[in-house]
Amino acid sequence: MTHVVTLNAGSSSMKFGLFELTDDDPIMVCTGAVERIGEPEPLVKAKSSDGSVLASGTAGEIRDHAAALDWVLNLLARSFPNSDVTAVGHRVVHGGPEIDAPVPLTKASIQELDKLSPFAPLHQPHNLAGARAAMERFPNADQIACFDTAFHRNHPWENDVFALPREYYDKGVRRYGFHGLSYEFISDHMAKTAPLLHEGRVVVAHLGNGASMCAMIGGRSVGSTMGFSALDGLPMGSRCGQLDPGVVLYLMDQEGLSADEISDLLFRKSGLLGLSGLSNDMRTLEKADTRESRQAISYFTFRIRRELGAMAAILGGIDALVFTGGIGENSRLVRERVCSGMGWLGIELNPDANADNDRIISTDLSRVVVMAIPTNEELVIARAAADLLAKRPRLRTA
Ligand SMILES: Nc1ncnc2c1ncn2[C@@H]1O[C@H](COP(=O)(O)OP(=O)(O)O)[C@@H](O)[C@H]1O
Ligand SMILES: CC(=O)OP(=O)(O)O
Ligand SMILES: [Mg+2]
Repeated sequence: MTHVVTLNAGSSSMKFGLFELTDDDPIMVCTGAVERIGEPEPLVKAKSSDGSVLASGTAGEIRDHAAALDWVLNLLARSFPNSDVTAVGHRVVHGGPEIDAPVPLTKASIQELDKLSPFAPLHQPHNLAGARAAMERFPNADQIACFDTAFHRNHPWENDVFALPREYYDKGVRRYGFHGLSYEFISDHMAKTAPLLHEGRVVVAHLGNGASMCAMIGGRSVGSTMGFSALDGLPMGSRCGQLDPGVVLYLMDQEGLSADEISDLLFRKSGLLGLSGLSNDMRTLEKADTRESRQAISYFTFRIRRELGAMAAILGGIDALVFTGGIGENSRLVRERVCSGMGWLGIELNPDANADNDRIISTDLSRVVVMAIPTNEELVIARAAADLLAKRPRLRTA
C-alpha cells in the first residue's frame, strides 16, 4: 500500500494528512493540525480514521512553522512507521499568473516560487520550507504543489485587474484570489451532494485566520475578495483586509514607516487582533466579550455582509451561501450576524439548525440555501497527488 502525506501551512496553523492511495478516491488514514503557532498555548490534534486520538490538547512551545512541521513529521513517523510515502502534496498559496493546476516540485521550481514570497509572506515561505523539509525527510517521494491561486485563474478580466497603467498588469500586479483549494473542495462537494445548487450562483465564505469570499457560477470562480496579496478583502485574524491605498502613503510620508514596518503592521498587527487589542483568534474574542472584541467581531461581520451584497450584484442574485473555514464551520455567532438583516437577499437563517451546526442552516422557506460545510483542503491535495502519480508514475526530476 502506498501513501500520500499532505501539508497545509496556513498563517496560524499547520494542517496535515496521511492518505492511502487506491484506484478510487484517496482514503484518509490520519489527519491533524497544529494551531495557534507562535502563541502561548499552541493546540495539537491528530486522529486516525478509526477515530483513535493520536494527539490532543495544548502542546509545549511551538514557536514557529518549522517547529510545527517537526512535530507533524515526528508524529507521522511514530504512529505510522510502516507507511510507504510515495508523494508529499503541499498547499502552496501563490502560483503566479499562469499556473492553473497542480505541478510537481523540483529544487529549481521551489526557487522560482520563492520569488512570490513577498506577495504572501505569512504563507509562501512556510509552504516552501515544508516542501524543502519533505524532500529531505522523504527523498524518494514525489513532491507536488497545489496552489490557492489556481482555482481563480480563469475568472473574468474585470476581476483580474487593478486600474493602474497596463504595464503593471503585465508585470503580474493582478487580482489573484486565494483559498482556492478550499473553494475547489466545496465546489466538488456541492457537485456531488447538491448538483442543482452547484450549477447555480453560489457565494462561499471561507472564514479562517485568513478569510475571503468567492463568487461561483457552475462551480467556477468568477470573483474573489482577495486580490494581489492575501491582504485584501475581508478583515482577518491579523490582516487589515481592504484598505484605502492612501493610508499606506500616509504611513510612509507622515508616520515615517518603512516598507517592512508597514508590511508587519498590515499582515501581523491589524484585523481582529488590531481592533480588539487582544487576539487574532475568534474563540478568544467570543469569550472575552469586551467592548473592543465586540467591535472587532462587528466589523468582521459587517464587511462580510458588504461583500455578500457586492457578490450578489455581480452574480445577479444568489442561490446558496456556504460558510466554511475554522470560523465559518464553527462560529454560530458569526454566521448569525452575517445572515441577520439579509432577508432582502432571500436569506432566512434557521436559528436551531445554526446552533446545532447543521449542514443546512437556513429555513425551508429561505430562497437562498445557507450551508456550513467543513472544508477539506487535505483531500483536494491528496486527490491532485494521486492524479499526477497516475498520469506520470515517476515525477521526480531533481
Ligand atoms: N468553535 C469555534 N468557534 C469560533 N471560532 C472558531 C472555533 N473553532 C475555530 N475557530 C476559529 O477559526 C479560526 C482558525 O481557522 P482556520 O481555518 O483553522 O485557520 P487557518 O487560516 O490558519 O487555516 C480562528 O479564528 C479560530 O478561533
Ligand atoms: C491565503 C490565506 O489567507 O490562507 P489562510 O487562511 O490559511 O491563512
Ligand atoms: Mg486555512
